[in-house]
Amino acid sequence: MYHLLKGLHEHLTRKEEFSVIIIGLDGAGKTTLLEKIKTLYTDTPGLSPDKIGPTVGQNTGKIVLPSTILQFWDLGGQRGIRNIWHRYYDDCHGVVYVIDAEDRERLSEGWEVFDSVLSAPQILGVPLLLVANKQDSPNSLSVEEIRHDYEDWHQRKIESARRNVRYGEGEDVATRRERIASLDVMGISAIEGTGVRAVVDWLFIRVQNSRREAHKGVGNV
Ligand SMILES: Nc1nc2c(ncn2[C@@H]2O[C@H](COP(=O)(O)OP(=O)(O)OP(=O)(O)O)[C@@H](O)[C@H]2O)c(=O)[nH]1
Ligand SMILES: [Mg+2]
Repeated sequence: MYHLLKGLHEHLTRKEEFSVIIIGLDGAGKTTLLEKIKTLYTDTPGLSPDKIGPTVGQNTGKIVLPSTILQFWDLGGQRGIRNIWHRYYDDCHGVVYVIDAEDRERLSEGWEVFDSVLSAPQILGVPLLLVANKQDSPNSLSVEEIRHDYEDWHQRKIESARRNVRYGEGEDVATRRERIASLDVMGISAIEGTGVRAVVDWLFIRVQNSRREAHKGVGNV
């Protein structure tokens, strides 16, 4: 009887675990975001910004929410490290792409990399959030400006591809447009913590919904 009740209790209190990767260019603020999430959601405060250096490899963090555990993987964004990102794609349930909204000079590099992330087949159906970081800075682009900047960049890319080499070969450009139109963008300040809870709430809801969709899909086969 004890074992039966114990098993029932374990079943009822079991928490499902989801993996979320945090990617983006070096210096975008990914580790600062992860450490802020740790501070807000765990008993052990994350590192303060002055203790954070460039990430060579990965940092991890786990937070426990009602019925759910989110396991974060913060991956280094330097050019030479970006080619390991794809190894995490197969097993992730959510993607946070961080853009430095203050660094206008690197926006197109950020979009170039973002575009290659969007075209990775392994994460096509995975919830993906674009985060415009450093909103505390007066020079930062707003969420709307960031969205427009990406749309403009994408439009220019399509046009120049039409003139030169083919772009999106084998891929439906309309599908990509749709994905961009429905893209969620949130503004945060990883340093100050503004908007960080909204990001975690978004992930909490979206990873669970997407798991349900996947189950539905299996049932329909
Ligand atoms: N003003 C401001 N600066 C920030 C914010 N978030 C991060 N930074 C600064 O941006 C710089 C880079 O932050 P990191 O968190 O190390 O960036 P990263 O994306 O992890 O970089 P890599 O590990 O090299 O990929 C640091 O100087 C941070 O203090 C923010 O919200 N506002
Ligand atoms: Mg880092």
